[in-house]
Amino acid sequence: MAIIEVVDLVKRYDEKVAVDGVSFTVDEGEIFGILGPNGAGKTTTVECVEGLRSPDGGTIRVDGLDPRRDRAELRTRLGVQLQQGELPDRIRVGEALDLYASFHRDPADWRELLDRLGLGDRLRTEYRHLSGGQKQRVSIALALVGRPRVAVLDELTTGLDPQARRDTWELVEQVRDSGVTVVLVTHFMEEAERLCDRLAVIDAGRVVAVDTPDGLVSGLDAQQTVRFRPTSPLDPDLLRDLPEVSAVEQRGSRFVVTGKGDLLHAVTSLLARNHVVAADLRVEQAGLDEAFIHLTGRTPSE
Ligand SMILES: Nc1ncnc2c1ncn2[C@@H]1O[C@H](COP(=O)(O)OP(=O)(O)OP(=O)(O)O)[C@@H](O)[C@H]1O
Repeated sequence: MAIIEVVDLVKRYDEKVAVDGVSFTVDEGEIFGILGPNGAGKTTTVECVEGLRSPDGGTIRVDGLDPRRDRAELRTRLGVQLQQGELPDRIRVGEALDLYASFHRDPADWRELLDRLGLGDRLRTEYRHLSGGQKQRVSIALALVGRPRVAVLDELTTGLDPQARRDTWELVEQVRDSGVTVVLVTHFMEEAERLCDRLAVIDAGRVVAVDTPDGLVSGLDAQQTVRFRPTSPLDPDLLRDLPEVSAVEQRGSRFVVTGKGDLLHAVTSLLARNHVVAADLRVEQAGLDEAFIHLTGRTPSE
C-alpha cells in the first residue's frame, strides 16, 4: 500500500523550474531511493514531501495527509534527518535527544534508541566531539525519536569513510525492519543498489525511471561477458552459434564470450550438453552505474 503519493509535483524558484512534473509512490515498509545528479531536484522534492516548501503544482499525500495543510499532524508521522551543522556544537547527545523528544506527543524511549544506534555510551558527549559516523547516527536518532511511520534521510553517508558508511547502511536496514518506511536521497550508486527496494531516478527536475535496482539494470539489455577455462577441448564455433552470443575470443586457455540476454545460462547449458567443465567461471554484468549513465547521460559523481 502506498504511504506517500506524489503526483505531477512542480516547484519553481523564480524562473528556474527545479521540479518539473514529478510523480512517484512509496509503499509502506520499503526503502525508497531518490537518485540523481547534483541539482536534479531531489532535495526540493523531499522538502515538498516534508511540508517545508509549497509546491507550485501537483498533489502530495503522506499517510493520507497534505504536507502543507496538515503540517502539525505530519510532524508526528514523518521523521526528518537534520543536516550537518543544525545542532549546536556544545549540546550533549542526551540533551539533544531529550529536547527533540519533548517536541513529540508520544516519543520513543530515547535512551533505548541511542543504545540501538550504538550511541549508548555517548550520552554526555558534546556533539562537536563525535566522529562523522556518530553525528550521522545522532541525526538518525533525532529523525526516529518521534516514532514516525516514515523517515526521510537526505545524503546520509556523504563524507563518511567506507566502514562508517557500511555501518550506517546496516542501521537503515534495521530501521526499515522495525517497520518504518524510509525515503533515502542519495547520489551514491553503491548505496542505492545495496539498500533501496525501489528507486526513482530524477534528472533535471523529471523522473526518468522508477524501478528496483535490478529492474533498472536489466532494462538496459547491456552487453555481458562470461569468462572461463574449459577443462577439455571446446569448439568456439559452438558458442558462436548461440543466439545470445555476439563474440567469442580465445586468450590462451581462456574463453571470453560476450553477448546479451540470458548469456550465462546459454553458455553453461551448451557446456553441459557437450560434457565440458568450466573452470574459473566469471560473469561481468552492467551495474546501476551503467543504468544511471544510460538514463541521465551523466557519469555518477562520487
Ligand atoms: N532556494 C533556492 N533558490 C533558488 N534555486 C534553488 C534553491 N534551491 C535549489 N535551487 C535550484 O534548484 C535546482 C534543484 O536543486 P535541488 O537542491 O533540489 O537538487 P538536488 O538534486 O537535491 O541537488 P544536490 O544533489 O546537489 O543536493 C538546482 O538547479 C538548484 O540550483
